[in-house]
Amino acid sequence: MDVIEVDRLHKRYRDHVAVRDVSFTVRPGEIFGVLGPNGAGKTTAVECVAGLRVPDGGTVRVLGLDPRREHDALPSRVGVQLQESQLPEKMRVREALRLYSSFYADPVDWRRLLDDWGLADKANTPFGKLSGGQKQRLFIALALIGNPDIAVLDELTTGLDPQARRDTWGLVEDIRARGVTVVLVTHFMEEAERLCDRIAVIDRGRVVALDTPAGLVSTVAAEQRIRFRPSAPVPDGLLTDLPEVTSVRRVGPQLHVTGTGDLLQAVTSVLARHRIVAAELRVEQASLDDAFVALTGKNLEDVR
Ligand SMILES: Nc1ncnc2c1ncn2[C@@H]1O[C@H](COP(=O)(O)OP(=O)(O)OP(=O)(O)O)[C@@H](O)[C@H]1O
Repeated sequence: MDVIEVDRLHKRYRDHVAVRDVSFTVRPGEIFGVLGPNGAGKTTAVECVAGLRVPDGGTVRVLGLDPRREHDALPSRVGVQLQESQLPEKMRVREALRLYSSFYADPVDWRRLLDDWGLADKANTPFGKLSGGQKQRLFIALALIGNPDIAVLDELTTGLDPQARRDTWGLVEDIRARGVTVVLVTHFMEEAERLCDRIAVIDRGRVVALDTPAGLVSTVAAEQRIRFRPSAPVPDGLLTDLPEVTSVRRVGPQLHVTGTGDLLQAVTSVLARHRIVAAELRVEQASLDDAFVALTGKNLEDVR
């Protein structure tokens, strides 16, 4: 059974439609990414899933429950780390964990969470004195304190330096390894590609694509590019006659060849038959960035 089922979700703020007809399902144990530009409606959609906002239309089921009608049953089963979470500056790490564990009937032992998330030596440190990465680890621990089946992590790594971001990726994998399904809202292409089993790309309130990272790349950009410097002149038609090749361009001493299928194999074997060596060979595969631009018309610079 899918753990989250969202069907034609609709949410407006006055006359602004933030989420329009969004549908997706999340499978048990997966890391499901929600990726999109600023203001696309990602947070609104996941807050409806977590029961923190009331949708104007459509249906949401989380672990078979309606987050609106069965609101009381959800918090212990869905742990949420909200975008830009905050705690009082002076609250110590152990106080925050103890306080949050008091909200749940059957919390996990918060002392264990301190160890698990590398915060044991920070137990007495006030929140305001933690580094960005330590704050994120604390918020993850707080999201997991009720022993949830699902963790919703919104913009987990925004504001972290690249090393802290990479460390946090390992933590997300650890959460999944404990059997918790993860819904990850992110701006970062590399993060989505690296962590997510499937990604919903949201743009202007709609799901414009939903697939694995590899599937997203292949559906929008099956084309590959090869660049090389031939060791001898390449006879006209030698490459363009190959069924895999769509275009050949001469750029200075280099040839730029685009095509589909097993392009590299086709080109290198025909060159070898003519005793031509492809020096400085570079193969460029389409990336998730390319897919994202094709789907949303926006490039990475716009979404950060
Ligand atoms: N409480 C609110 N009242 C009015 N408008 C809102 C409210 N919350 C969000 N919006 C608007 O709804 C749209 C979607 O916002 P949302 O925060 O869901 O997007 P997002 O994809 O999460 O963006 P970001 O990544 O920038 O947080 C935006 O245009 C935003 O300005």
